[in-house]
Parts: sequence; C-alpha cells; structure tokens
Amino acid sequence: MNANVARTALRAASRDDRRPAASRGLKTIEFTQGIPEKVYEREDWPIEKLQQYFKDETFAILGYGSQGHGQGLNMRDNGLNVIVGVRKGGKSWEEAIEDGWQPGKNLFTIEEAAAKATTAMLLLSDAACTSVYNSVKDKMPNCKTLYFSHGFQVSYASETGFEAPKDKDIILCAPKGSGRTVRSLFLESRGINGSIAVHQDVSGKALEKATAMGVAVGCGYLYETTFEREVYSDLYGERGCLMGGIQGMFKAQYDVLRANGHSPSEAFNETCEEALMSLFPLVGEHGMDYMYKACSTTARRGALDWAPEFEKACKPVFERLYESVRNGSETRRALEFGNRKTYREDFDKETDAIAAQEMWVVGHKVRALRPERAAKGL
Ligand SMILES: NC(=O)C1=CN([C@@H]2O[C@H](COP(=O)(O)OP(=O)(O)OC[C@H]3O[C@@H](n4cnc5c(N)ncnc54)[C@H](OP(=O)(O)O)[C@@H]3O)[C@@H](O)[C@H]2O)C=CC1
Ligand SMILES: CC[C@](O)(C(C)=O)C(=O)O
Ligand SMILES: [Mg+2]
Ligand SMILES: [Mg+2]
Repeated sequence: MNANVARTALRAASRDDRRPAASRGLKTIEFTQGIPEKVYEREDWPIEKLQQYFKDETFAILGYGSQGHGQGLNMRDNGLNVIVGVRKGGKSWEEAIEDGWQPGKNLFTIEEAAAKATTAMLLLSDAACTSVYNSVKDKMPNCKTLYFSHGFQVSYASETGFEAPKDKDIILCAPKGSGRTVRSLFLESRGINGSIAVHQDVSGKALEKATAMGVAVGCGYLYETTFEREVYSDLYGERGCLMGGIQGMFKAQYDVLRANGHSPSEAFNETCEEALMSLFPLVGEHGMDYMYKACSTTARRGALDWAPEFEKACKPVFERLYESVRNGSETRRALEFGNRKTYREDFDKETDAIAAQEMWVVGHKVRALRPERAAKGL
C-alpha cells in the first residue's frame, strides 16, 4: 500500500469507528435513516445479573451439534445450571463427553434431560426437532419455556407438524454464525451477533428472557425479529452469499482461469486465498469502501465497473431463491434430506466431492505453504 492509499484507508477506518452502533446503552438505532431498530447489548446483562435472573432455571439443551456445543459451553462457563440431553451411543453423546459433560451429572438422555428442564433449548437438527419434541412433550412437568435458534419449526408448522403448547413461552435466539464461532468468540471475550424473537408470551417476560438468554449463550448484541423473518433470512443467506453463493462464485472464477491456461496455484491465489486472507478481512473490519481504497487505482476502477454486472447477473437468482424459501420448497427439501437415516453419510459424500474439486485440493496445498503453518509442519 503506498502512503496516500494508507492515509485514505485510515481516514475511512476512523469514519467507520464513529458510526452509531458503537454507542453503549443506545437502545434504538437507525441503521438506515427512518427505520428505527431496537438493539440489546451484553453490557446490559453483567454476569452477576444473569446468574441472579436465572438462579432457579435448569436449561436443558436437547441436541448437541454445532450450536449445542457453543451455546452449552458458554452458558456453563457463565455459571448457569445447564444440562445436555442427547441420544446415547450417537455422535453427539461422544462429543459431549469430549467437551467435559458428565453422564448422570449434566449429560442425560433426551427424555431424562427434558424431564428436568425448566427451559428446553431445542437444538436438534431441524429435520428431527418436532418428532423428538413430540416424544417428550408430555413428560416435561417443570418446563415453562421452549427456546429455539431458528424459526423453522414454528414458521413452517404445516411442513414440520409442530404444535405450539399453549402454556409455555416460545422464544428464539439465533446466533448469526456457526456454533464453533459462538464458542471461539466467547473464549476471546468477544461476542457473536444474534437475533431474538417471541412467538408466544405466556409469562409476560418472554422478550426479556430471550434477551438474557441471548447474552447467556454468548451474543454480543441482539436485534429483534420474528420467527418468520428469522427463518426466511437465514435459509436465504446460507444458500446465498454465506455458503452456496460463495462456493458457486469461487468455482466459476477458478474454472475460467484454468480454462484460459492459468496454473492451479495462480487460479487459487487469485480467487480464494487472496480473498480470504487479505481482502475479506479488511471488509469485515472496516467495510467495502475501505477494502477498495486499500487496493490499487486500477483494481478500484475495474471493480467499480464490474460490480453492477455481477449484481445484475445475480439478482434473478436471489429472487428465485427467496421465493423458494418463502413457498416452503427449501424447507421440504431440508426435511426430506435431514430425515434420511443416512443423512450424515449422504452429506459427507457431497462435501467430500467439494473437497475433491481441483480448486480445494490446490487450496489444501496452498494453505500448507502459509509460513506460520509451514514452520509448524502443518
Ligand atoms: N449450525 C449452526 O451453527 C447454526 C444452527 N442454527 C440452528 O440451531 C439448531 C441446531 O443446529 P445444529 O447445532 O447445527 O445441529 P444439527 O443440525 O447438526 O443437528 C445435530 C443434532 O441433532 C441430533 N439429532 C438428529 N437427528 C436426531 C434424531 N432422530 N433423534 C435424536 N437426535 C437427533 C443429533 O444427535 P446425534 O448425534 O445423536 O445424531 C445432534 O445432536 C437448528 O435449528 C439450526 O438451524 C442456528 C444458527 C447457526
Ligand atoms: C450460515 C449457516 C447457518 O445459518 C449459520 C451458521 O448461521 C446454519 O444454519 O448453520
Ligand atoms: Mg441456518
Ligand atoms: Mg444462520
């Protein structure tokens, strides 16, 4: 970066730091002018307050995938009374033991944990959730709250068959990131963003409880949504820019480079490695304008010209995707696939096929050459 670019970039960064989201205690923020949104921050729930608020609760985490792991360990480290319920002999049972949950003390079968729950945290796979819940719902004498991390069961009730019990609060906190990151950010004293929603408020305190739980599981700030908006945006985002879109775009760019005679290492570096190691982190820290300004004038000119081309090409795909989410097609597909007995092996076959794509085989070798890894022989 030459001195002028560096100075411009730094000016952009300090402008970014002055934006309103940084104001503690500010409860309504206009992220876009004219649209006030409520936000809740971890600062409002110091750990002593959380522990006092939840002193009579037994949180039963049912299901121990990525979110059960992240949310469960964070709640445990926050000093709350949390137990895990999973089927014995399954993959999750082993993983829970590896994470220090102890059978008979804070690790139980789903039935046992549900029976102890005052709040049941339904962190099962979306495909299995309703049938597992139905198998225990009449044996949860103390349970006053159902907690989800997705609007899926409730919003697509005609597909999932979920029937909301009339006597319980039904709340949601959906961390906006992988459960692995929910945990790693917490360990770094940072916090993932999350959304909260209330489907049913029997106690009159459901929103407050959702907020406190959001903080307890490791969120830094929380924005309000509804179950339906959460599930629509989540299914859309993960199929789009967050996962499906990024793989599709990387692969298309890589393949065209290779078809034009570029070497594998050149194609990979110019597509994935530079994006992930250099440019995307700049966007994440300071915004797209900062990243543009940190690149050459030549790059900026071309990227500014081509961004609308990509937007135009992608927009119809995104519109089709949103409709596929809205009309339940994506949900039916997720339920059909996730209910297969062989869903884990079937997924593995497809993700192994991605790993076997030339681009990611090359990526494996490129990553090994990062100096910090090469030095450790990784
Ligand atoms: N993954 C993430 O980071 C995010 C997930 N969410 C939401 O959080 C919730 C949990 O997701 P996630 O943590 O990814 O979990 P998964 O979707 O990976 O589900 C895994 C859990 O479901 C259990 N399970 C699956 N089938 C059955 C069954 N038939 N009977 C009993 N248990 C079963 C598994 O147990 P076993 O090992 O015994 O098979 C395992 O504990 C979902 O609603 C998801 O949409 C929200 C934000 C991000
Ligand atoms: C982006 C995928 C996700 O929605 C998530 C980590 O937030 C998921 O369902 O895992
Ligand atoms: Mg999701
Ligand atoms: Mg998500």
